[in-house]
Amino acid sequence: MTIDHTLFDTASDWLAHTLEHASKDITETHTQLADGTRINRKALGVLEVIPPADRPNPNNEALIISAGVHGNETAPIEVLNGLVSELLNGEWQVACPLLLILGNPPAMVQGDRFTEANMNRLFHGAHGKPEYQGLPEAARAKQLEDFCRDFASRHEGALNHYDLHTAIRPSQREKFALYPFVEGRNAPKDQCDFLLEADVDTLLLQHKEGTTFSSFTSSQLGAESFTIELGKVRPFGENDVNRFTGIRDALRRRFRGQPAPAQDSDRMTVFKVVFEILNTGDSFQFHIPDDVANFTEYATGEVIWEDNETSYRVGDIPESIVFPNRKVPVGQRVGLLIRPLGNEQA
Ligand SMILES: O=C(O)CCC(=O)N[C@@H](CCC(=O)O)C(=O)O
Ligand SMILES: [Zn+2]
Repeated sequence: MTIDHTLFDTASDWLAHTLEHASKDITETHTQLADGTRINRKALGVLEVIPPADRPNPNNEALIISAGVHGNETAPIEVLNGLVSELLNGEWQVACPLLLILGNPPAMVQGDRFTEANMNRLFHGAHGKPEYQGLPEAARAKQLEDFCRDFASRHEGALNHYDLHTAIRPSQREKFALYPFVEGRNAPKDQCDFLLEADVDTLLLQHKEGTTFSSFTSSQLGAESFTIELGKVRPFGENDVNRFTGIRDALRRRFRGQPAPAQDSDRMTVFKVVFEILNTGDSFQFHIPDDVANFTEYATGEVIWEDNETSYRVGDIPESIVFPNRKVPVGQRVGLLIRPLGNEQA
C-alpha cells in the first residue's frame, strides 16, 4: 500500500500512528489524495475527510464515525482503520464529508477501558465538572466536542454519528444499538435500515438524555446518532474480522455515497430502557452476578438492587439487564433495565 507520510510519519497506517504518538501533542496536518480528496489530521486520532467540491454527495450527508472511546474495544477501531487504509490506497472514492475519530489513544495503548475516567460519561459538557478537572479524558472529550461542533457547522447535509463499541459481557443479542433520548424524536426508518445492513438487529431506546458521546451529538448538534455495540471486548489482533463485515461494508457503502439496499424492517427488535441503575453509595447492593450476559431476563418480583432506602423489584412485566457492571464510581451507571417496546401496560 502507498501511504502519504505527511499524514502518518513513518507509521504503517492511522492506527499505528495513533498508538505510537498516544502521549504526544501533534500538530494539524493537511494532505490531498490524487483524486482531490482533502484529508486533515486535526489531532491525534482525528481525521477530517473532504471530497472535492464538485463531487456529488448523493445521500446528502456528513458522517461522524468514532471508535475507541473505550480503549479496550478494539474491533471497531480495526474496522475504521481498515476503511481509512482502503481510502488512502485509492480503492474507492469518498462522496461525503467524514469526521473519523479514535477516541482515547492512551487507553488504547494500555488496553484499558479508560486511564483516569470513563470518557463516555464526560460528554454533553460533563467534562467541565470540578471533579474531572485536569483529567486527560475530560480534555479529550472537550476537544472531540469542539471538533464535532466545528465539523457540523462547516458541512451541509444530514449529520449522522455512529459511535462504535464492543461490550464487556457476553450478550444474548450480539449486536445492538442505543438511540439517545431527545424529546419527541423517534428512530427514523432509514437509520434502522442502516443498522440492519450492518447486521445490528436490536435497538434500545434511551429514556433520558445522558453524557455519552452519541447523546451529545444528538442533543447538541441535531445529529441522528447511535451508540453501536458490535460484539465483545478483545485485545488488538484477537478479533474475528468475519464478525464485523456487516458494519465495515455498510460504512464503506455510506462513505461512497451508494444507495441503501432494501431491508425487511420487521427484523428489528426494539426495547426501551425503563430504569437506569446507579451506584447509590455505601449501602448499594447489586444482585446480578458478575458473569451474566446482556439481555438476561428477570421475572416479576425479583430484587435487582437495593440500598438502605430502596429495594428495586421487577414490575408486572419481566425486565432484562444490559451492561451490568458493579465496579463503577458512586453516581455512575451499574446497568440498564429494559423491556420490549409494546409492553406498555405496567
Ligand atoms: O459492556 C459494557 O458494560 C459497556 C459497553 C459500552 O461501553 N457501552 C456504552 C454505551 C453507551 C450508551 O449508553 O449509549 C457505554 O457504557 O458507554
Ligand atoms: Zn464502550
